Amino acid sequence: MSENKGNAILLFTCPDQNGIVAKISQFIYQGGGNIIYLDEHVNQNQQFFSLRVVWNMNQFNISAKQLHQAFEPIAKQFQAHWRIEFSETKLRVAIFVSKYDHCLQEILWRYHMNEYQIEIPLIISNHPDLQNIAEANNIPYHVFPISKENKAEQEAKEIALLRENKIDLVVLARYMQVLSPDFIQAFQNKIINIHHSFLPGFVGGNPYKQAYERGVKIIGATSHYVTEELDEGPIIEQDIMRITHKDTINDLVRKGRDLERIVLARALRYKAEHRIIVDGTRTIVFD
Ligand SMILES: Nc1nc2c(c(=O)[nH]1)N[C@@H](CN(C=O)c1ccc(C(=O)N[C@@H](CCC(=O)O)C(=O)O)cc1)CN2
Repeated sequence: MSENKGNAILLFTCPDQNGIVAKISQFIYQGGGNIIYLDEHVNQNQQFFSLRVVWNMNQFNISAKQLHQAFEPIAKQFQAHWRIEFSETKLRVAIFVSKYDHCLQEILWRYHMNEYQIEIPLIISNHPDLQNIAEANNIPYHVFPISKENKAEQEAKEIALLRENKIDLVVLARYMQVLSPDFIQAFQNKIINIHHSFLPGFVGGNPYKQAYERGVKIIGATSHYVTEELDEGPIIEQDIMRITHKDTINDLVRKGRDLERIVLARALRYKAEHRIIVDGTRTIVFD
């Protein structure tokens, strides 16, 4: 009996055709696996099929190490893009912050509540302000002040530190610096951000002032993958709340904090549970 424990999660995309689910289910069934979750989506425009299937590995007769090789022929048959993750493997997450602590505190609280199958080896910031929170949570805190003159040099040090710590995911928890293309390329689809507006409205560093001056009646928050284009990455999660003419900018900032915390917390859960497929400029979130 193999040492397999926990679940395997397959994320699979390919040109749509008959027999995909049957073939994959047969592979899992013949391996002795018990499917506990399966969801699929067909992108009607591009005729692209996407699938998330989860099966329990306890009785599965192919080891985690051999699984990729064993599944490869099926993936090749369907010209698929795919990856297999394991629920027992914790996602290694680095949190980037500036001076606002609300999103950081939310993640740390849920982390200590074991809401996520993650590890947080380090926190990185461009300011020393939140060092006390990191120390209170026994997490190393690294400060890299950023200016136009030193951004490339500082980011190179940050990338080296992230690689040294085998980081799988970078979470920008109100990190108020624009990351360079080199940084984005070093962590393709491995950086998520919380933007404090209902995108595509009010991109940039000061959306609440923009929202107030525009006189909107609804504000929101958006978590998205980070791309070179500011606030343009594929959206993972959004939420909104109604406001009125009585709300000052400070009221919008206060009310918006709650939205930012909950939206980023949900997006991180979707990442940690391997529920997201990036489909061009969009995402498929299997919830
Ligand atoms: N390459 C990207 N980097 C970042 C993104 C992104 O989408 N792509 N999102 C931001 C977060 N953010 C909005 O959500 C944001 C942060 C900062 C700014 C900004 O204009 N910053 C100024 C400096 C401000 C300061 O020093 O306080 C700047 O970088 O020149 C806009 C949007 C995180 N990074």
